[in-house]
Amino acid sequence: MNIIVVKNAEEIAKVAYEKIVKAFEGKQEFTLGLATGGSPLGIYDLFRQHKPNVSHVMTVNLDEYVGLAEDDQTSYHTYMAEQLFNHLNFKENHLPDGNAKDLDEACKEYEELLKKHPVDLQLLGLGENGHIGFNEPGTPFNTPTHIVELTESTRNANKIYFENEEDVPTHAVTMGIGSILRAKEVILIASGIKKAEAVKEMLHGKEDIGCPATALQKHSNVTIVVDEEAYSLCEKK
Ligand SMILES: N[C@@H]1[C@@H](O)[C@H](O)[C@@H](COP(=O)(O)O)O[C@@H]1O
Repeated sequence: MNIIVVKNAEEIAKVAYEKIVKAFEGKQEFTLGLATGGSPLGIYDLFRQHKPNVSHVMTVNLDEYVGLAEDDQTSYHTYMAEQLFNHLNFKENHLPDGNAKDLDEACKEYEELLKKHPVDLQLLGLGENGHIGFNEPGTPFNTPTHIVELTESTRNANKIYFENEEDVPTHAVTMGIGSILRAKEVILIASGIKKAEAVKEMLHGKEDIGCPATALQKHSNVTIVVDEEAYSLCEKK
């Protein structure tokens, strides 16, 4: 794994943004895997500022909550529209359908889409418990897109985005770890002391389903961009 340690979240965004744009610039077509949460906000801000040409770029998002209407203020559909899709002319934008009548069928369809359009570069955040997408600890590394029950830790970390704690959905649809590992290139970003344990485990822990991010250890093209706080437990390894 290629590890880049920078000063703070702003620097992470700059480094990651430049790597992403460089990857799709000049290509005929490109499939870009996107993430939500707090971590990518700086990257999406740079997209809005610089407005790179993305007319050949199709995007696929990692995950979506189950049971929220697409236009719900707290859905990832709304997050992505507000942060990115309303501001740039991508070729196509796709997110998992967390509101489908038949969720299993929707997962299968999303996995088919990913197979038809292999992800060239996947952007990932990192959960405090080491989750990637919404793949919680214990998820086998070969899983396709599937429905997950969110852990207390994840619901707790995400409650800041909801008015009431009870409003945080209990389930989500997520690309599986197997889906994520098929991406040709992965960039994972993590900032702040809250991520330090997970970063240490991801980089130095044994490859184990107890920490989903350790699945990345066997991927051949991964760049981890972290700030000093998130990396702080690694130096004392
Ligand atoms: N489902 C999302 C992930 O896609 C995200 O990468 C991660 C980290 O979130 P944040 O960047 O807000 O710390 O947890 C959330 O639960």
